[in-house]
Amino acid sequence: MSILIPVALALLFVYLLSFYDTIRLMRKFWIYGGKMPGPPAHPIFGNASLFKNKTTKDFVELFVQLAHEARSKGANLMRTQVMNRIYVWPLNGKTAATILESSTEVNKGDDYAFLVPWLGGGLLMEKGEKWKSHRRILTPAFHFAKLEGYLDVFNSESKILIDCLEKIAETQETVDLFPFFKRCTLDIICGTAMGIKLDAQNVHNLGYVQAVEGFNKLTVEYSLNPFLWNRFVYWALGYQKMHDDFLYTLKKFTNDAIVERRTVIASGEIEKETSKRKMNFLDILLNSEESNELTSDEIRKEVDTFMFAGHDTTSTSLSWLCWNIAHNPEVQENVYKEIISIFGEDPNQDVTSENINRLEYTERVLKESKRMFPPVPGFQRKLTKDIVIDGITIPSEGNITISPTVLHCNPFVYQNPEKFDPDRFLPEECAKRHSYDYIPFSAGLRNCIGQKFSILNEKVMLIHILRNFKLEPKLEFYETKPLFEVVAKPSHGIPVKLIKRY
Ligand code: HEM
Repeated sequence: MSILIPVALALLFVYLLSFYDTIRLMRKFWIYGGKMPGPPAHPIFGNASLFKNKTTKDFVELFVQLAHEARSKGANLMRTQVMNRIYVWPLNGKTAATILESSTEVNKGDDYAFLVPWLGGGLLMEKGEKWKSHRRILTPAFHFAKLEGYLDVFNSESKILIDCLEKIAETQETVDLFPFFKRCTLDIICGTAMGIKLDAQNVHNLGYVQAVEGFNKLTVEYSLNPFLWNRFVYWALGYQKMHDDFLYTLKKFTNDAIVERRTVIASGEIEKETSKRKMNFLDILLNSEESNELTSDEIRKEVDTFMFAGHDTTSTSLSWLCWNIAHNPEVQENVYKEIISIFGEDPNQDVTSENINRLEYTERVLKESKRMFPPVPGFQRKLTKDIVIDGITIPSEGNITISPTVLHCNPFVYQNPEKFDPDRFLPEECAKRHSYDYIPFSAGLRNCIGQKFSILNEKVMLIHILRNFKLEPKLEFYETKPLFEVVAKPSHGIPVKLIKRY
């Protein structure tokens, strides 16, 4: 009994000590935050009450409303606070550019900490000189000539998608396109990143797929629940165990793929092409390792980064695109006409890269869809030193939240921002805006390395879909909403009726 008291006191002391930094930052951000435009904050909980009884489904509306209020008072930025974190939101492209063009403020924000055990050391998370050198090594893997080598995978997986959708079209039932797109892009990223046939489109209960899904869910739960930010609480509630189990599955999958690929290469079965033209990312990276540029562990982290950054984003983008054109039948018909005028009507014909750039109207439709529903609704930088914008000091250790969702609905830039209008992307219209008023792929030094890959992937899937089906929406436009999570998935999916064209 007597030993229990000192042990309990020691545990209490360790627990209280774990809050020291929290209190220091709360104090600091309370002082700075009070001088910034933004909703009134509580000294301890900050703006936590704004989020009470809300889910990520309500956040887009909330942040857009807060931004409108701040802009109407002439502000170019606003702040929100929760406990020991402050988030400063640029409200227009010009203010966003001050951060995105900085060559020193390139560190990722607090909310990324959760991803460190999985992706830490990969391109998305890395900083400083190491990030620069990895970006240099990886950039060639995304050159347009290399992307052509991935078209085979884009086409073959899109055809599997069509087979899956056809079975449902025959029943005339409503189908939620989102999970179908998600499994297809997962198979595509596995094929192109690692040269592996995952086959998630046909086998739905794969351990790896469940771990990807489980880890993504944990990421969101963690960022929304400040109590979980305390490591002790996180462990005590059993989250750490789930976290570790998912991580084990994720890392093992990639490590096994690397070992397998090495064995195949060593056996000489795959001829090493010096041009690297038809290689997958992993082959390109293994090649770099030979020149001692990347270690095995670094390769694992980069491949995992592509897996994480590359599939949910593209499937979400395509989902919203289909939702937009399903609700705008005349746009859908124009896109279809442009597609068949360039690629022909045969639904079994592979898409080639030759004429893909001639899809001018479709290109504008893709852009407008990413304006209205940016697949990545927000991303962050954490400041290393104080910066001053518009005479307002934003303190070091604070987060800058750059939100395409908030920037893309700025009524001072886009008239009637809730209207779907592809002509906003006619060259003369684009010339009227600051280039950072439209940043679905971020901008500046740390922009998305995969954007050309993703756009090509999305176009190939769209061409296959529209050559086979007409899409008819089965919910009102605003009945499915973008979630303000890592990726802006649709709250109620993308329910449509597929009408076969043949
Ligand atoms: C519609 C699809 C996509 C969207 C909207 C998108 C958006 C973004 C955004 C906003 C960032 C900046 C994140 C930040 O600053 O924290 C980013 C970074 C990144 N993206 Fe994408 N992305 C897409 C597809 C892809 C694909 C297909 C890949 C890989 C195959 C990819 C790989 C990456 C990587 C590695 C980074 C980190 C780049 C760096 O920091 O140097 N993304 N993406």
